[in-house]
Amino acid sequence: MDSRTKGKTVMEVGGDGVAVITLINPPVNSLSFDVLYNLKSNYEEALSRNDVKAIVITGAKGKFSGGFDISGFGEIQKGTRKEPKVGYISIDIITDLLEAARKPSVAAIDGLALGGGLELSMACHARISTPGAQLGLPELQLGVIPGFGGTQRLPRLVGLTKALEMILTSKPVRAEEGHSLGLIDAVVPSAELLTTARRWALDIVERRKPWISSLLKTDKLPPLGEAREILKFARGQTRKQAPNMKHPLMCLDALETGIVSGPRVGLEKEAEVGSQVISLDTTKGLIHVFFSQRGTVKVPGVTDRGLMPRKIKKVAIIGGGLMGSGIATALILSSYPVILKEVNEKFLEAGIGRVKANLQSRVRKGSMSKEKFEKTMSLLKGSLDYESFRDVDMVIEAVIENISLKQQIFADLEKYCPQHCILASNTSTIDLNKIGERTKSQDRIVGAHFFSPAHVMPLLEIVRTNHTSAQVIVDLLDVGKKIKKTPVVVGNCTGFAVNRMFFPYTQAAMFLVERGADPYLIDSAVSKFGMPMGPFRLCDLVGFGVAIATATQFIENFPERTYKSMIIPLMQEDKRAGEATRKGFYLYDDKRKAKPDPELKKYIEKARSISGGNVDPKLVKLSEKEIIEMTFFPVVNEACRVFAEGIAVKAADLDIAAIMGMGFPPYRGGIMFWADSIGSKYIYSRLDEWSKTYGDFFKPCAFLAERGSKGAPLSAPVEQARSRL
Ligand SMILES: CCC[C@H](O)CC(=O)SCCNC(=O)CCNC(=O)[C@H](O)C(C)(C)COP(=O)([O-])OP(=O)([O-])OC[C@H]1O[C@@H](n2cnc3c(N)ncnc32)[C@H](O)[C@@H]1OP(=O)([O-])[O-]
Repeated sequence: MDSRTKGKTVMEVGGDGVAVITLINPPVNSLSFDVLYNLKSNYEEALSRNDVKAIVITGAKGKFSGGFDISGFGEIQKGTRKEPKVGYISIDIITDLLEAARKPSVAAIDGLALGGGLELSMACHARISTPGAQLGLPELQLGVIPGFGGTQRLPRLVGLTKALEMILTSKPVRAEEGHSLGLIDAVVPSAELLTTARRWALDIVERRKPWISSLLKTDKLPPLGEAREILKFARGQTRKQAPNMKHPLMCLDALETGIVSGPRVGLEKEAEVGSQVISLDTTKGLIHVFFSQRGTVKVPGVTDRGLMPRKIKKVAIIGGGLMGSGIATALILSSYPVILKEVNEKFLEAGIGRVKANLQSRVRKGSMSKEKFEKTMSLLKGSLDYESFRDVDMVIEAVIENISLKQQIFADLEKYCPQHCILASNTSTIDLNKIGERTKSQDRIVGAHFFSPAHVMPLLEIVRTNHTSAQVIVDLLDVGKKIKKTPVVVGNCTGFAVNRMFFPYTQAAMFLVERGADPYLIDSAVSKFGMPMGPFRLCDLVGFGVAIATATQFIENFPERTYKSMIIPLMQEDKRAGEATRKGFYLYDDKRKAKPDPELKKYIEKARSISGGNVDPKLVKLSEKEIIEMTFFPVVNEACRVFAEGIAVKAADLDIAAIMGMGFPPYRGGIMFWADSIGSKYIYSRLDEWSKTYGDFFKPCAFLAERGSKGAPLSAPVEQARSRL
């Protein structure tokens, strides 16, 4: 294979007259342009050869195909590759050459058939799969649409409602379900896959099996009126669930065109829309996220040293509160035996009860069987002392944020745990060097910062100090993968990456409110921007106790740029501490529904009189755009500091940290990607202007000032940014 080409296909013609074409492009046999053009040549040859009666398409090494090569979209977006003529692949190759051929094709699907992979198989005249195969059209998740005929063939094979569900949720189905839906013709063991597919293809030639072109099927489609109603409903739901994205609606347009005007016109519409979506900003953001998420496990100087993860056989957790019990849940769900330690029977019982409740909620929702529940719970043992810690491979401390308590715990751990044991802390803000100050085990001390609820939230912030060994990080990355988290490795500082980047977010919101902005308008603008909730609703959810503890850390460590507002402490004095007390920035009913509270004004006015700030008429009338800028540009500013200090190795890691830790909208590509889409010059100029009017809280950092003054991208590595200047 030429080093510049990406993948290929190979064709072997058997004595039975079946040409087997194998897709080869490791690791997932993605359909690069090279693979697709090779496939075309193989088809042309197979169709012209007299010794070929039928064709089987399969994928190398147990995987059919993970779909179109996603990096191809990036090349088109950057202009480094010219997009082929609209419809060339989906119509000229897949439909007119393959599906309309005089010789039948059968797809032999092992492992994955996703996106373009499934679409290619749907153009074949039958599909045989192994039991473990996953079949899906996850394109919308990437900001694109099924563009190799999926919008036309899937509804014709599985019915409109099921096709919409599969496309709109991006969720794959397993082989058995695919079989019962009519997507798969037969499910056979791996060892029989190719022989069955060959036989099936010959049976089609000999008319012992039907020769079906999916595109021409109509039996699964509902009558036109009903189809229109179903699509109308789907549009309504999509508008509600993804208000800031255009591509799902554009995908529905392609689907509807095919149903109303026939599949050929549908294919043309799909090709047109498919080409348009590539240049949407939201698509650029989602594709960036796809690769960035996979890039977080590549840590220079750590994962490139050939270290193998050690086996973690048993884990201990200290503290059975909300975090500790959530972490225990995540671990036992991935089959790790766990010891949960608490200080007394009552707390221990409560901690185990929380884990139980977490699992029971799965049983109630039907996603866990009773047997699995019992088996999973049996992995959890309670303890009141350290005796059972003698054979653990990892401890995760998850007690309250109190430095001296943590220091005592780590000193005890050093005494009781084996020499190789990883000593991790789930602290969200405290400097790990301080936590390990009273030990000689600095090389095995690491941060394992989970986000609440730990068994649900996808991010694991792995915090390394200057002393943490590369082996310990490799081990923790492996645990992260096993418990299905996206790990981001960051350096040690107050608040690490996520909390540090986002501490100005709430503070900016408090500042604006003290100067006259409406808190409910701020929350509404931020939600419309795409965050799961606004800063005030978030404070209520987290609880004011935690909010004050976190703010204290920042006030102590970054006094020059911390905006100190008294709104939360004043409410706390009145026993309003957020959602748990049913009163915070909002009032909460029995169903935890939030309602604005007119009394809030009182606290804001009092806080204003303490800070001595005045109502600013400009800030009273902020537009939604200005609200977003004034709350998020300070976040960008802090993200720049985190990047410049080397707390994050890559800007893309901060993007993933912001998305998975704070719910920053993925279709905006993450905090640094979003900032670069706006431009460093503009962000710098806004912050600079606000800092002159409103003070140092908004002052752009040196890194932002340097890049902003030249309009250089914030996400570029330092050398690259310099070289562009
Ligand atoms: C016009 C076009 C129309 C068409 O309808 C559009 C499409 O098909 S859109 C596509 C629709 N398809 C999808 O949306 C499927 C997207 N892919 C996935 O969901 C998962 O990767 C998969 C489930 C396949 C494997 O999960 P896993 O086992 O946990 O493994 P992993 O996730 O860690 O990935 C391993 C490596 O493979 C790489 N890579 C993977 N797929 C692609 C690709 N298509 N391309 C390129 N690369 C891809 C991935 O980057 C990683 O590389 P690296 O350098 O090692 O970091």
